Amino acid sequence: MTHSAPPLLAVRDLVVRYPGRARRSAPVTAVDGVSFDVRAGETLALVGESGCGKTSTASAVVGLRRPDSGSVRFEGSELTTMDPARLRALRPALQPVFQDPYGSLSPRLRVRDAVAEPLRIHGRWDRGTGPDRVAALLDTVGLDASHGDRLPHELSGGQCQRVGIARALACEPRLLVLDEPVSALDPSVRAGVLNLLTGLQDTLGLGYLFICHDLALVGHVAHRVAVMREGRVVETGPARRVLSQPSDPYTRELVEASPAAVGEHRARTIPTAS
Ligand SMILES: Nc1ncnc2c1ncn2[C@@H]1O[C@H](COP(=O)(O)OP(=O)(O)OP(=O)(O)O)[C@@H](O)[C@H]1O
Repeated sequence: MTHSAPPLLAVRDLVVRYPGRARRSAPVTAVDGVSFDVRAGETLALVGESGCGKTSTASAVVGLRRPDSGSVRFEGSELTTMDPARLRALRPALQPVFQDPYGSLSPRLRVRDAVAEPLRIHGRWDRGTGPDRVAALLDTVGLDASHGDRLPHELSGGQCQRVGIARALACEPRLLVLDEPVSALDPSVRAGVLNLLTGLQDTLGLGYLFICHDLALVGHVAHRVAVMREGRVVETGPARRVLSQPSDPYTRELVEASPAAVGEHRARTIPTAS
C-alpha cells in the first residue's frame, strides 16, 4: 500500500437527502457532508449505528443514488457530473457487494450464468474463453466448477456470497464497495468470506470501502476507520488507533460497547472453525 499515490476514491462533502415520509414533511438528510479517501490496496471501514447513513453513502458512491451535493472522484474522475456513456464504461471498475447474498442473485439464473452476466452486460463476453474465465472466477472465490450448475437456492448463504464476490470480480474492478457483506451470514462462515476478501485484496491490490457495524470484524480487516454519526463522520484514522484510543466521545462509546474490538494483536486472517 503506497500512501503517496492519489486515492482510488475521494469523497468530499457528500450530501444525500430523502423526501420526508409524510406529505410536506422536511427532507431527511441521511448523509450530511461526508468526506473520506480509499487508496488502492486499502480497506476503509465505515462504521456507526443503524441509520447513521452508511448505506446511503455507499449508494451514492456506486451510483445507485445521485447525491444532492458533494463530490465522488474515482481515480481522479468526478463521477457525479460524468456523462452517462463514460460512467457506464467506468462502472465495472467500481463494484458493489451487498448484504443479502440470496437477494442479490437472480433465483432463476444458474451460478455459471450469474457469474458470466456482468461480462455479457459490459460487452466482455467471449464465447471461446468465457467458460474458462467463469471457472477461474469460481475457483478464485473457493467454489468448484460443479457449483456452476446450481441455482441460488441450492447454495448456502456463504456460497451465495462467494458467487456475489465472483460477479463483482468478473470485470476486474479496482474498488469494491462492500455493504455489510457478512452480516447476513452464519457466524461460522463469516470468517471464511472475510479471509477470502482480505486474500483477494492482498493479491489484486483492490481498495475496499467496507461497511460494517461489527467493530471486532473491522479490527481484523480494516486499515483505516471512519466513524459516522447522524450523517457525519466524527472520527477517521488508522484502525488500530481508532479502536484502541478513540479521540471522539461517540467513538469511545461504540468501542466500549464492543470490547472484542480492542486487542493487543488482531490477525488479518481470522481463525476459522476446523
Ligand atoms: N429510501 C429512503 N427514504 C427515506 N429515508 C431513508 C431512505 N433510506 C434511508 N433513509 C433514512 O436515511 C437515514 C440513513 O439510512 P441508511 O440506511 O443510509 O443508514 P445505515 O447507517 O446504512 O443504517 P443500517 O445500518 O440500518 O443499514 C436513516 O434515517 C434512514 O431512515
